[in-house]
Amino acid sequence: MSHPLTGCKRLGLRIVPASRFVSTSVVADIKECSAKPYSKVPGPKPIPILGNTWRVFPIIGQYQISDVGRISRLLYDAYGDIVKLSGLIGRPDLLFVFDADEIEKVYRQEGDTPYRPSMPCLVKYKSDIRRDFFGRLAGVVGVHGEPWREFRTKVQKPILQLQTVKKYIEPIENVTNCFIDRMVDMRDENYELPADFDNEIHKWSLECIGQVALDVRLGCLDPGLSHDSEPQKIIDAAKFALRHIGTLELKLPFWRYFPTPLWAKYVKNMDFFREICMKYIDEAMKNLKNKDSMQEKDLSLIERILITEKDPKIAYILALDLILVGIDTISMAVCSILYQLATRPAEQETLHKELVRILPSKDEKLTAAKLNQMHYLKGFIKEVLRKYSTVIGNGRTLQKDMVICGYHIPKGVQIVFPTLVTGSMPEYVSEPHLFKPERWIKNNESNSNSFIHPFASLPYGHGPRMCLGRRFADLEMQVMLAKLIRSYKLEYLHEPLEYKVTFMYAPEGELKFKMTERE
Ligand code: HEM
Repeated sequence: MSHPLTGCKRLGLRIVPASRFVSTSVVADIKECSAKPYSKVPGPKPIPILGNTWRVFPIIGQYQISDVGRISRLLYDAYGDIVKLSGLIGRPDLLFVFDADEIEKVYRQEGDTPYRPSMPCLVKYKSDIRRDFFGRLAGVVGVHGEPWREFRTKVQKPILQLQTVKKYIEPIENVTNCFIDRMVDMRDENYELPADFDNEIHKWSLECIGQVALDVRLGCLDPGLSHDSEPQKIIDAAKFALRHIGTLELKLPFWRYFPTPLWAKYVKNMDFFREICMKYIDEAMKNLKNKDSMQEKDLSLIERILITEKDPKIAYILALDLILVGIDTISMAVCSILYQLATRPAEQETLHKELVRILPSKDEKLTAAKLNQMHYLKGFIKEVLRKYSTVIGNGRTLQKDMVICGYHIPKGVQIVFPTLVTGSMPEYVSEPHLFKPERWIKNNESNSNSFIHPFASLPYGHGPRMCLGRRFADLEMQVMLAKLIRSYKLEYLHEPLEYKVTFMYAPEGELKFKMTERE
């Protein structure tokens, strides 16, 4: 059948120009018809048998997994707004899109069940290896379609509700105060923090998530925690789960065909996680049964879920997902934010002044109203996430054919939104090379000519599948900065660190910050 107005070739007739009377669906059809074929999308050419996977192989390949951030920049410089990486072993093509308008278009057409193509190894673990445990409603991470929507609908309200999040200001402030006391004790004779300070930040973030996802204080901040203690094992397991994804998915994807030693370790690691979550959620259930008052406003996040969902499995699986993706993301974001603060004394002073104004005494307790006034602090966090995007990009698997950047892109292709690159493109962000927390502050006088495309820097993604932990992530980062910078000055007196991708994008090396008490 041909299209009656366009006469489009693909639909069977010759193409005629669109007029202003033509409906938008017809205009879309015309674009579709005049679109260039998928085969013409530019990109590095695959070679026979090894495709493009060889490019991330050791020695012969030109790219390191840790260089993924740099690779996306190189792809943009070499090929432009849209780049295809095809011929990857065991996975669909990757299509990098660097045009923020087109990114917006993809997000806006994603429908009710967006498909984020991350972590096929987790998909295999949940849907195949431990299918008996997970069943149909296997959580949100690595789950798609209706089962994802059903699970997300069950848990989304309590997690994103401001009222629930506000209840956690005090517990997270308490954890953070303990952590800052530990930082003071950890300093050496030069007032510097230890070389493995990033592991200490992981302990703080696990302690925070323990409060949110498991309803317990895990004891991660106890001094003298041994390497084989439960909290340290959880941290190691969380790092392992995320940091081997790049290798499992891009470099050594052979587990798809037979169980490799790395894959066996991955499964063991995930089993450990599951057991930990079940242990603590069972305890939370027992506590809930013993509670006299059941007023909704007094319930914790987990209690809210346990009360509405009689099956504790929903709570086990939610806790697993939150811990799995929540520990390393927030820890690496905090490492990056503290490094930026320590190396930007002028901005740190501005932040300190704001904090002194809002918290006149050092031990003043935080409240939602006080956090709301911390505009510079929030701008600083957003600016770090723009310029040094901790999660370097996001993605969607197309669920229907689309025209992107003038090319016809078939259903099933994996689109990559390289936030790390788009967040610093002069087309979308004014003076992108400058570090300006003020650019995020509404009505700030220095912003008169400033602009930022709303889809250029999206640290938490967008739409119905957006980060489920974002309100807690924001709260944890805000509390950490407010408490630390109100009372201490942070410096970094060593050679500058380079940013690398482990799974997150963060400064690599020893974070030996110098920490001195302020007057
Ligand atoms: C600065 C810290 C963080 C950043 C930058 C971040 C970023 C992201 C991004 C980009 C996504 C994908 C969203 C999309 O597809 O549109 C995501 C998903 C997710 N995040 Fe976060 N995240 C952070 C912290 C956290 C924390 C602390 C938690 C848990 C407490 C968490 C839980 C999740 C979950 C469960 C998903 C999957 C949502 C779904 O697929 O339905 N995140 N995050």
